[in-house]
Amino acid sequence: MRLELSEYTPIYSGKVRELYAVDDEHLLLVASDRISAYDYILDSQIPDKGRVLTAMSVFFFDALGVPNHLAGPADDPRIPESVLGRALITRRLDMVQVECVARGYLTGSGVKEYRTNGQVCGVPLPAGLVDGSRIDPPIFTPATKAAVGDHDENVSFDRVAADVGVELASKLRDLTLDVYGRGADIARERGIILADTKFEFGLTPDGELLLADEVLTPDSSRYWDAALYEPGRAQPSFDKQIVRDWLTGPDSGWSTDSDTPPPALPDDVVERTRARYIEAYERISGLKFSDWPGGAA
Ligand SMILES: C[C@H](c1ccccc1)n1cc(-c2ncnc(N)c2C#N)cn1
Repeated sequence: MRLELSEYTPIYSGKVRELYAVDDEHLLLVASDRISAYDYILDSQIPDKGRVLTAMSVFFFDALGVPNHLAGPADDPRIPESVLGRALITRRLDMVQVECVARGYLTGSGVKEYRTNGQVCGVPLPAGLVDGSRIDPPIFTPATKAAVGDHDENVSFDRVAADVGVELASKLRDLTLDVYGRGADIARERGIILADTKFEFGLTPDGELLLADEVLTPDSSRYWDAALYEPGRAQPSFDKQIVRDWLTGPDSGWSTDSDTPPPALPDDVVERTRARYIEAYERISGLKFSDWPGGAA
């Protein structure tokens, strides 16, 4: 008999995810159906978004074979029925306070920094790059964890080494670039560009470094459709562009200049966005989302 979610102690609530204590050594990591856009958490939820992103993390944990924090299967008996398919049992780790970012393409905060000094996080890049240019080989561009509501601050490798020691900083960099590179190769072979990603790592009591949190999902990475890729402009988001276009289009009555929160999304925008998440998962994994736990009975 599965416990109710209310029987677990909540320990962290993020923008779109929650963390609960299962016991002294295990956590329950829950992904919601909430979606963010333009730094707002939208009132409208995307049905099955939490299940799809959980399925993506599990696919990549399995496919990439990196020591990680998973402590049970997607249908682990400790997972409450109400969150089955969008929650995972994990080992409780001592989290490394570094946002481990890998960039295979120049965009976002990276392109802003590049335009000021030709570098990103202290890594010099070739001249003449534009928004969306490929960075090959990918670079490690760490950030410090921001307070709730703030954006992370890009920092140099040397700053990470000063904070956590050069040995651990080197392991974080090498693992980040290895896992991103192999994950991005898998996605690219299936027509999806993972432009960049953010990993979190944690340490076990005996000092083993494990990959934690979510892995290579559209919430922790930029997903682009390779068929639409065109350097020199902001690339459309594979998963969020439908929402972004509606919110900034003529029908929403809203704009990014508005000082009010975005309005609710029309049903067709919600449904098309749900379909995009499922499409990304099925194309990358080669698996059927209908086989993933927690679907409508
Ligand atoms: C940022 C992220 C988060 C996830 C879900 C909801 C809100 C935040 N988070 C993950 C841990 C964490 N702590 C100890 N052991 C772990 N295995 C993990 C993981 N993953 C702490 N924070």
